[in-house]
Amino acid sequence: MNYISTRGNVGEVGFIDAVLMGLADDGGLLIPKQIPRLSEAELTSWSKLDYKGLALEIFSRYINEEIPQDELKELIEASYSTFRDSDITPVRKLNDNSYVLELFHGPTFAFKDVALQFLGNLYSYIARKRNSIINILGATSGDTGASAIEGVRGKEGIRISILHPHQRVSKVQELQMTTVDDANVLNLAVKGNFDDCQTLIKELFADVEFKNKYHLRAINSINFARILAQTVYYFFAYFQVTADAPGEKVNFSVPTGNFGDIFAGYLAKQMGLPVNKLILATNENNILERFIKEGVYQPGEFHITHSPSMDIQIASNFERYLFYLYNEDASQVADLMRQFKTEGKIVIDSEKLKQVQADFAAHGVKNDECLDAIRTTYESTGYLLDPHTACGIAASSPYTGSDELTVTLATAHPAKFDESIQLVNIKQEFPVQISQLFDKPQYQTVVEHSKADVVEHIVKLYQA
Ligand SMILES: Cc1ncc(COP(=O)(O)O)c(C=O)c1O
Ligand SMILES: N[C@@H](CCOP(=O)(O)O)C(=O)O
Repeated sequence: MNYISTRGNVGEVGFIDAVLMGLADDGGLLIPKQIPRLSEAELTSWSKLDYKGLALEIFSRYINEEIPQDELKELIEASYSTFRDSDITPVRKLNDNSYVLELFHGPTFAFKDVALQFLGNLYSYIARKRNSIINILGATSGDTGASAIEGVRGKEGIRISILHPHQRVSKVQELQMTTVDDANVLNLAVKGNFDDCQTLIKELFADVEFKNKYHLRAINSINFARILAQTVYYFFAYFQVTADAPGEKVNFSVPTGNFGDIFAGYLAKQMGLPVNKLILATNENNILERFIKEGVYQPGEFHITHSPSMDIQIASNFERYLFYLYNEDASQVADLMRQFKTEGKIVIDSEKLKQVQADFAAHGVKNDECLDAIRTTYESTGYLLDPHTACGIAASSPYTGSDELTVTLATAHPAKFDESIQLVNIKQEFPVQISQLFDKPQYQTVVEHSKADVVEHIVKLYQA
């Protein structure tokens, strides 16, 4: 499988080069040249596989012989042996036709571990096989950073700098990142919000000379390997909930910020998984909801919400979806992205809007509605939702009364967001891996929202 850019100005590259390139060199995003399509017979045979077996089948379709099958199997084995649940991403029935897909059984209690345990091992593999230098640069609203650090810590030849918005991540997220004192880990707390952090790193990745000079590697979902690893759990969940009704269509409600997780669901659907609606659940930062309902993609006012990891305006992976919406026409995507840069918005016509609405439903969940979903779900089922999953549950509610099957992605463990849980007066017990973080010293450097300051710090790390 080769990879191309959504903007069409990068030659085809293989899987490993696509992983190393991260952001495409023309500023676009890398995507597979052709999405592999599954036959019904393949889908039926996959339904009997366990999580690792499914991951092997799916990854093989995108990696081909670049990583020999036995080595890929070892990578998968190593990546998912760190999960606390033997199903890796178990599905729980909430009530009637409503399920949650628990994605938080990895080391940092968030869905990011599913892809970043794999990507950490993959970078280590590439460093060994290709002798490549791996200097990771990432931006986080809290979960990606913690998970990426955990995915690479202790791995030889890898250095990692993570930018997070100063004092705008939850206490547990901050502790998970900043209590790591390994010499190859740098935490920069940027005075700004997540979009500021993401814009800064995207600028550095887009400067191809700088990127190549310092061997910058991406762990954010601009890296296609992230998306690939996240498609697996859509298949896994689908097979679990349709065990008695094979072939039935399933809705997925996906808490969304950067459009990465939901794009993985879109990809699974394009591969042939019988997905009905992809329900985009967001918070008061509702640019994506407005796009799906009105066809206008334009940042609005920034809000601090009870689901801080989704306090995002500019959704990185949106460009990947635009590519398919515009029938894989890279020059149209490049024009639209230019227009977004100069005019600050993208407007699609009514035909395209119809297509968007056939793929997605959307709901921007207000703060009170989010807390309400946590409270009422807890009262009626005893199940404690984290605030991001609560947005997913709130957005799924128009569907769960029907006889359609609906799966909400549970993207984090509630212990990561106790600030929000306390607002509904629920007392939770922390897993020991989280409670022990509170006794540890923290290591982070607070910096202004300034490219020069960030560059100074990361270059020091990468040259060490
Ligand atoms: C807990 C949690 N849920 C949902 C999301 C949204 O995922 P995505 O950015 O892939 O849309 C994030 C991060 O963005 C997150 O950390
Ligand atoms: N919510 C994310 C934001 C970054 O998203 P990513 O999909 O690009 O990694 C986080 O937790 O950092």
